[in-house]
Amino acid sequence: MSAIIECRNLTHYYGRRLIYRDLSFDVPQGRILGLLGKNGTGKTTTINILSGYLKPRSGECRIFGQEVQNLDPVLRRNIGLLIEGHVQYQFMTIEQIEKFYSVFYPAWCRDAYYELMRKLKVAPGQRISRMSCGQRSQVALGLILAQNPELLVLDDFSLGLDPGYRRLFVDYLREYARAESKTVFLTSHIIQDMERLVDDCIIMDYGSILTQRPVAELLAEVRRYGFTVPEGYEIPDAKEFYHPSVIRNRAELFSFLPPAEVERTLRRLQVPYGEFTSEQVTSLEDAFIGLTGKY
Ligand SMILES: Nc1ncnc2c1ncn2[C@@H]1O[C@H](COP(=O)(O)OP(=O)(O)OP(=O)(O)O)[C@@H](O)[C@H]1O
Repeated sequence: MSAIIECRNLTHYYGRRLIYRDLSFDVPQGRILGLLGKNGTGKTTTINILSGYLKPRSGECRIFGQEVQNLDPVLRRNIGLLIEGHVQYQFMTIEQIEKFYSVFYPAWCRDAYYELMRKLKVAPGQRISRMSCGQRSQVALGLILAQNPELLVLDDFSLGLDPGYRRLFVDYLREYARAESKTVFLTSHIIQDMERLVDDCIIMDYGSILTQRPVAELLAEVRRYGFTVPEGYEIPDAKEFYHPSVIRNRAELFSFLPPAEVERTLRRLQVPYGEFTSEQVTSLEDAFIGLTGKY
């Protein structure tokens, strides 16, 4: 599988503030990859680097095999980019904006746009400036689908959409991307949408990538462990344990290690534990919160 996006050792600072160091990842052709991370971990920064709007302090980002800062305009046209639900030219109507955009894209597919607009139940003569925030997001998404690009980069695509439209768009995008073998790189804070949509995920922590793997593999490997400890006991740090917490005498932590190895580590750390339980994590949201913490 060839990689459509290749990022190597991206390091970025705003002024003196380090956002992350040595971020490396690939997005293979035909896969849907979701970038997850808490507020301020650098997801939009990464999208801006991928879009060529922001030059990282160091490292390299290639799309379709070319350095993004010098991407050939013909290749750039093959990227559908949504930056936080933004639609320009809000004075236009639904119909006018479709005509306007169509001139720039040789593979323009107006049916894809109008199919989504029909589902949105808005009249073709409606001005974008008079639409709600969620409706504007749908117009922006419709314009991107009509571009028919090889690669879709969507930052916070669910911004302002109600649960029904989110579901509609997620299902539509998933079918479209699979049928047409599109590559998608996206972010969203709505993890249920991500779980329904993405094949692979990158979970970012402050400063680096915590894990990158297929969602199915992540769910099969992250486990939630529980055990009792004496009240007031603090679990010592171990790199294999994610976010241990103790409420009264009940401890909880998450780990990629299997149960026997977690117990071995607890013994090595001389944790006075009892009533050990282990369970598989069943949702991407639980895995995400388990690995990144609740606050
Ligand atoms: N232009 C900028 N100048 C200075 N600092 C910035 C700038 N843009 C973002 N930051 C800071 O960089 C960090 C990462 O921001 P970024 O927008 O990439 O995060 P994010 O993961 O997309 O967050 P969110 O989930 O809240 O959208 C934040 O702490 C933010 O305050």
